Amino acid sequence: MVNIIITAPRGHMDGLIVKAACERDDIRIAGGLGPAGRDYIGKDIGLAAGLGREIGALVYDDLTKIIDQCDLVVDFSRVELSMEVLEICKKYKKGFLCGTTGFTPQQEEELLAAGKEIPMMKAANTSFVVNVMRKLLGIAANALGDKAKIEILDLHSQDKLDAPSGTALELAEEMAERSGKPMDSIAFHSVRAGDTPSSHKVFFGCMGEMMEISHHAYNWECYARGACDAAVYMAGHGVGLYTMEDVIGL
Ligand SMILES: NC(=O)C1=CN([C@@H]2O[C@H](COP(=O)(O)OP(=O)(O)OC[C@H]3O[C@@H](n4cnc5c(N)ncnc54)[C@H](OP(=O)(O)O)[C@@H]3O)[C@@H](O)[C@H]2O)C=CC1
Ligand SMILES: O=C(O)C1=N[C@H](C(=O)O)C[C@H](O)C1
Repeated sequence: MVNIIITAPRGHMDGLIVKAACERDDIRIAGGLGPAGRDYIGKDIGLAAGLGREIGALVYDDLTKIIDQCDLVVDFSRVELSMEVLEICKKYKKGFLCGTTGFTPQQEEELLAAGKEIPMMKAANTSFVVNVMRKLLGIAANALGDKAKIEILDLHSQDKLDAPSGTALELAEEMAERSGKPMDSIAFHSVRAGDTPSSHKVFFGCMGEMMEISHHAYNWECYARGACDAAVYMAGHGVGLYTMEDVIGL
């Protein structure tokens, strides 16, 4: 049994992670963390997450009050909160699964470096299918090399704070690495409109032909399922930096 704390349970993602975790028998939610002042602090996390029932775990505004009760913290929230959670996880030697996006390069480095101290995963996309797509893109970029100009289009809801998406950046990193071309050879385009859950389209523009590889999420449940799989995987491993590829076994 893996004991987790989930941050920001009122958010889209963490609310779904609460729901997905409750449907499994290998995860126990020890509690939640929310920003100070919210009306759901001190309430049951099932109610805060919109489950419509209590699950016997409360939401706190101070992670240090409950961190001892967990194996790891699952956080899909905001950059500011994620960086605070990182410090507490390092101090208390607890695992940290961070799905938040929009970090600066320096914050990214700090998150990845934590893998030397705690079980750590920073994954911009926890969907199984997107991680298969990433693998396919690496193969395509490696094979096409200089023959293709690569451009990425990401479409998200108008509420999304960051652009390009964290996923677009991770897909580009994989393709740059596998093709040997620099990151800045890849162009990014972002649309933020309506309530579209998330789409990523990667174009390989060649002379006289074009290849396109796309993923569309129709809701956010694919990310929540992947986050639960990742939490269980991490709890079974020690200090280290893990990726969704490790979880999926690609
Ligand atoms: N890795 C992955 O697979 C995925 C990652 N994401 C990423 O997860 C993150 C969250 O996305 P999503 O759930 O849609 O976002 P939401 O806006 O729905 O939720 C964000 C939550 O963060 C809380 N929060 C914590 N700290 C702060 C703060 N300092 N200021 C404001 N709000 C704060 C909010 O609390 P309150 O409700 O009380 O205001 C809110 O519940 C994003 O970075 C997104 O890109 C999203 C989908 C998949
Ligand atoms: O809806 C979002 O916000 C999402 N954020 C992640 C990202 O930035 O890539 C993952 C997915 O695209 C959904």
